[in-house]
Amino acid sequence: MEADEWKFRGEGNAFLVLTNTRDGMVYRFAKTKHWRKGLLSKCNKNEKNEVIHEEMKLVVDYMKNVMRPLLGCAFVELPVLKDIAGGLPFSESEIKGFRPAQRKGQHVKPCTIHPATLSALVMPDLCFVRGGPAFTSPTISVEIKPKKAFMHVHSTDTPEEKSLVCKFCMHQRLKAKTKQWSETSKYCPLDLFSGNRRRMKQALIALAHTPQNNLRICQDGEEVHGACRDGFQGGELCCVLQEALGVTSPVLRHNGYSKSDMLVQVFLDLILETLLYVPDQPDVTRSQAWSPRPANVQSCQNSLSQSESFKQDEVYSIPEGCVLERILSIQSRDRLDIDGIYPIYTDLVNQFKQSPGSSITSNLDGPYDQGDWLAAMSQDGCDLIIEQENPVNKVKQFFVSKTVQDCSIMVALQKVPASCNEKEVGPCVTLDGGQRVRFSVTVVDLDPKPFCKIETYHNQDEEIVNEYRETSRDVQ
Ligand SMILES: O=P(O)(O)O[C@@H]1[C@@H](OP(=O)(O)O)[C@H](OP(=O)(O)O)[C@H](O)[C@H](OP(=O)(O)O)[C@H]1OP(=O)(O)O
Ligand SMILES: Nc1ncnc2c1ncn2[C@@H]1O[C@H](COP(=O)(O)OP(=O)(O)OP(=O)(O)O)[C@@H](O)[C@H]1O
Repeated sequence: MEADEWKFRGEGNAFLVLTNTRDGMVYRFAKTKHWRKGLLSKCNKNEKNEVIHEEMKLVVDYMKNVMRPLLGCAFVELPVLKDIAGGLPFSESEIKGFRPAQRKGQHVKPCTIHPATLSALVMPDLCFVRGGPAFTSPTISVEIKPKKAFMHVHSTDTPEEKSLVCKFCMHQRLKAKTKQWSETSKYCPLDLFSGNRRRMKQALIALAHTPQNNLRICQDGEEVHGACRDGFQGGELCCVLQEALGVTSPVLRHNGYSKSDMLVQVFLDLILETLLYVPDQPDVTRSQAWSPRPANVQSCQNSLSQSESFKQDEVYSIPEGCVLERILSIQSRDRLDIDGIYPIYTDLVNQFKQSPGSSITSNLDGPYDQGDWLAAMSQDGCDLIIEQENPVNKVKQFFVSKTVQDCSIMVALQKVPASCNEKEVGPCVTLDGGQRVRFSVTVVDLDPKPFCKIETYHNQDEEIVNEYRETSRDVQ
């Protein structure tokens, strides 16, 4: 493959993502220092490529055998593991200008990507609508990293604050202290998952105002709003939206609102429709496993929606089968939180020390193709059974939940020519002026988490709660 065929698409903590303009596919390359909790930086040069290949195989297996059955095949694109011959087609200095600002501050060695990193997870470029015919009009993509969308019920083992303020909002205080972001997020995940359209819209507006790494909007794959760009109401984004959505002026002249305000409203409603969309194709792989969701719609004390006149006792729910409902019900499979999981983890570590064979048979770091991970998810959720359940299964439920607490939703939107036949284009939303917009919704970043990370979670949780308490004391 030629160097000029590659474009920077994105970067996370563990992966650098490039798109290949020739095959239209996206390639996820592991960042040697950050993937799998530094495991790769511990192996020697010769081993590294082999280890990356084996670890990527595990990611594919986990997505195929655990994540896709749980989330449903309509929302999951399986990657293909490929080896790229001839090494990487770029140097770190060539991509420097594209890297997100928050990553540039990370101390990465000059060789973020080791030259021997030839394996890549290859999947369609989800900044574009999946499937269907190709159209020439621009595509807008919206990437949302929704984070943990529920609070655990208070128990004697957990700090009380954790049942009043959600993890994301609490974590903001620690992020402010460590100067991770210049501005505190106004977003609260519990609003986005509330099922109340007004709260959901408020969550989207909050994301738009303080996107951090939770919102990224691109036009044809180029970022137009996100951590690196400002100005949600600004001219640039409005021009992009108007062109991409083909919204006509009459639709935008309502109730004295400005054109750009109306355009933003149309856009937010459109995103909501896609997040609430329930695929009608029969979902053959979706697990019939136990699928709990918090019984009541929860609110976080920190959310802006607390100051609004929402009726707290009103019950809203997100439609069963939409992407938000799938994510929330899988996240809710962890009933114990890190407070309940940590003692189980330390017991298991001791047990594994005494009998190393049991560590291997537990499959906690894979393999993921034996059916045991999915079986662990189908345990009944009642408290008595949770008590009696096998500790390894409890940890598996915790990890599955953790993966989905860290995933992102990629929505791609593209207007459809009037002449186009409905069946051909796939899911569509029709705007007030009659313009049809087709879309696809996909969940990405569904990687397994390593067993040893429980130690990090435990320490991080303590830090989050301590910082929250300290800053709350300052306010009183
Ligand atoms: O622990 P959290 O909630 O801060 O989540 C981490 C993310 O932080 P953020 O979303 O910014 O708060 C973090 O994202 P950033 O690097 O901050 O963009 C990673 O996604 C990390 O996962 P991994 O170590 O790459 O597997 C995430 O770690 P996991 O907790 O998902 O293992
Ligand atoms: N299939 C895809 N199509 C388009 N863009 C993608 C795709 N996969 C990833 N990206 C982009 O690349 C970015 C980084 O990818 P990814 O989430 O895989 O990295 P990561 O290191 O796992 O992230 P994290 O820090 O959240 O763990 C994403 O935020 C997204 O913008």
